[in-house]
Amino acid sequence: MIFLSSLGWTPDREAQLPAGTEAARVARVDRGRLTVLTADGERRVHPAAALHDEAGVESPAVGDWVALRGELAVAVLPRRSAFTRTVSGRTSTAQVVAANLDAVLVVDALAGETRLRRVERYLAVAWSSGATPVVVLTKADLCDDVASAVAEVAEDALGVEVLAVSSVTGEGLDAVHAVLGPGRTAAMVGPSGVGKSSLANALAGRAVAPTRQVRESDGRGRHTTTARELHLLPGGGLLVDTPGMRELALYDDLDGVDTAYADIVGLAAQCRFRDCEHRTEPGCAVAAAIDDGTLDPGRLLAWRKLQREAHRQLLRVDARARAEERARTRAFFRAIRDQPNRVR
Ligand SMILES: Nc1nc2c(ncn2[C@@H]2O[C@H](COP(=O)(O)OP(=O)(O)OP(=O)(O)O)[C@@H](O)[C@H]2O)c(=O)[nH]1
Ligand SMILES: [Zn+2]
Repeated sequence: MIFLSSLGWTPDREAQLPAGTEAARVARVDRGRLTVLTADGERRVHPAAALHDEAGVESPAVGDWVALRGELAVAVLPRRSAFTRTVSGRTSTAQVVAANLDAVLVVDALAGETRLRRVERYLAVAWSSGATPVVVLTKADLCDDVASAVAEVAEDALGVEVLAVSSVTGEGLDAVHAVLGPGRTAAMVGPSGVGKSSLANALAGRAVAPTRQVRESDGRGRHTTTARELHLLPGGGLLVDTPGMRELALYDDLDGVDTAYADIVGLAAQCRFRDCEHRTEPGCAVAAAIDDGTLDPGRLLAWRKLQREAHRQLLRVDARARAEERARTRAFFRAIRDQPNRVR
C-alpha cells in the first residue's frame, strides 16, 4: 500500500478528480499504454479515446496525474509544471516530456572541460518549465578543489542552489535527497556522460537506470528497457528519468533565456537607448559593466548566442505553423469545392 501523498498527491487536487474515479500517477507511456502508480501499486491502463491528442500536448506524460475509471484513464489533471520540447516533423507543436516537476536537477560533472556555459543553457531550459532548478555537480571524487568549483558555478547561476556529489563515494547525496523530500518530484537534465544514470542509481539505492558501462557491455540501448521512468526514492522523493528528458533539445524558449540571464536583462534595461545592441552605443550599461569587471564578457557572448538560437527556433516554428495553416485552408476549400451537391 502506497500513500498517494508519497507519490506527490496534494489535498487540493481532490476537487479536480471527477466523481467515481481514482487518482494515479503516470510512470511510463508507451504506444498508447500507460504504466501508472496508484495507492495499490503499479498498473497498466489505457488512455480513453478522448485523451488521444494528435499534438501530444493534452495526452498523458510521465509525471501526470490521471483519473482512472477501471482500466481506463479518463482525464489528465491540470499540470503544475511541464517540460516540453518542440517536435521536429510534420507538426510544429510542443510535446510534454515530463509533468508536475517540483525541481529540475541540472547535472554536470566536476571533471572535464569548463562547464559554466553548459550549465547556463540547461538552467534556462529548467526555468522555462516552471520547476525550480538545482545544479548538481557530479564526480566530486575526481575534483581537487570542489569548493571553488562550486563557488564559481554558484556565482554564475544567480541564486540557484549548487550541490556537489559523488555517486562513487556517496558524498553529497544527502543534500540531493533533501532537495527531493517526501512527495517532491525532480527530473534530471544535462549532457551525456556527466553521470545522470549513476546519480539516479545512487539516489534510488538500486539499479534503476543502466549506466553507460552497463549499456555498452550488453549492447542494448536504454530504449529497449521497459522499466518505469518515475522512481520512488527511499528518502520519499520521486525521480523522473525518461529518454525524452535526456534528449531535450536546448532552446526554444526566450523567457527561459531571460530568466537565466536576468543580470544582463537588468543591465540592458538601464541602457540609454531602448534598442541598444550593447556594442558601441553611448550610455550602454552592459558595456559599462564589462568595463568595470562586474560582467564577464563570455557571459554576454553566451547570452547573445542563446538569443539568436531561441529566435531562430521561434521563427522556424512560426514558419511551420503558417505553412500548416495554409495547407488546412486549402484542404477546407477543396472539400467544399468537391462537394457534389453544393449550393451555387
Ligand atoms: N569517478 C566518478 N565517476 C562517475 C561518477 N558518476 C558517474 N561516473 C562515471 O561516468 C560515466 C558516465 O556515467 P553515466 O551515469 O552513464 O552518465 P549519464 O549522464 O547517465 O550518461 P547518458 O546516459 O549518456 O546521458 C560512467 O563511466 C560512470 O561510471 C562519479 O560520481 N564519480
Ligand atoms: Zn547597451
